[in-house]
Amino acid sequence: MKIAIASDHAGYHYKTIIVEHLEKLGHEVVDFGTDSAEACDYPDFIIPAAKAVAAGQCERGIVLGGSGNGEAIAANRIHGIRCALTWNVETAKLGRQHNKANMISIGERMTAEEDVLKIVDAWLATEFEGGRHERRIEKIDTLSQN
Ligand SMILES: O=C[C@H](O)[C@H](O)[C@H](O)COP(=O)(O)O
Repeated sequence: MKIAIASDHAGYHYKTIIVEHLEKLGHEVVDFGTDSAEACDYPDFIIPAAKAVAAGQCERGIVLGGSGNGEAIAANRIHGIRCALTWNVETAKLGRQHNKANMISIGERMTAEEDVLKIVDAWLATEFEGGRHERRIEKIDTLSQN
């Protein structure tokens, strides 16, 4: 799978761990930065990654920051993105089962290092359930028109 990834300085360490893991699994990772732990502004990296997913250049995307909140907010501004804020395996699975999340956001300051790859793996392995959730996904797009 072709996967976009991006973080700010606060998510940089977990980004390196996830990139190594995904590449070992055979995924193609497109890294939108940041490239160091030097302080930066998360929209500069998260928005291009979300645009790549929305445009179909990448199938899925992962964004990281301190809390993951700003990164999820930024990604979800891009039409077609459903970015779930995930902090454990259950929220990662539900993000796929109920929300068809094509991106996840992880807060490095909120998530134990031993959990981060479990979250990513659970999200990648879980399918959308469809059914009643399909209607709700469609309403997100139709009802959110300004
Ligand atoms: O929601 C935003 C993210 O959590 C950022 O990673 C966080 O705000 C960065 O904070 P600071 O500039 O204090 O490291």
